[in-house]
Amino acid sequence: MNESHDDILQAVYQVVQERKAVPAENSYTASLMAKGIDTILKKLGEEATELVIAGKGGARDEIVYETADLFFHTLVLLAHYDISPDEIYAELRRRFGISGIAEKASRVPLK
Ligand SMILES: N=c1c2ncn([C@@H]3O[C@H](COP(=O)(O)OP(=O)(O)OP(=O)(O)O)[C@@H](O)[C@H]3O)c2ncn1[C@@H]1O[C@H](COP(=O)(O)O)[C@@H](O)[C@H]1O
Repeated sequence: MNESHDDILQAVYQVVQERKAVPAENSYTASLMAKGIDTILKKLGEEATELVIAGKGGARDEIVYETADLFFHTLVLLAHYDISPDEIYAELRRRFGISGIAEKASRVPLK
């Protein structure tokens, strides 16, 4: 993966973590995080649905825009649980080159 892609996700994640630690006035992130996990999950579900609708519509600019919204709200979920994007990259790297069928067969059920 191009490292610059990692960097912007990591940079936004750092800002989200800062907003969580020190809520700023007029911060969308701070206000969303202060509402708690149920509101974060509701918003994440809405953003996923908006991407599905954009995907159905097929307009490239809308798909890009909605994917960015979904990525951002996913970072908010990760920050809520203090999960760094590095852990997601590591999981993707672990899977890299393994066929999806073989990877699924090797999965150990999560708790
Ligand atoms: N990347 C984002 C980002 N992407 C999307 N959003 C916000 O996510 C919201 C998306 O919700 P919707 O489109 O559904 O809009 P809405 O209906 O008004 O939202 P709701 O009222 O339903 O919550 C909008 O308010 C967007 O501005 C983001 N808000 C913040 N960031 C990043 O977080 C940083 C800190 O932001 P603040 O904490 O707001 O300063 C920013 O500099 C950015 O880097």
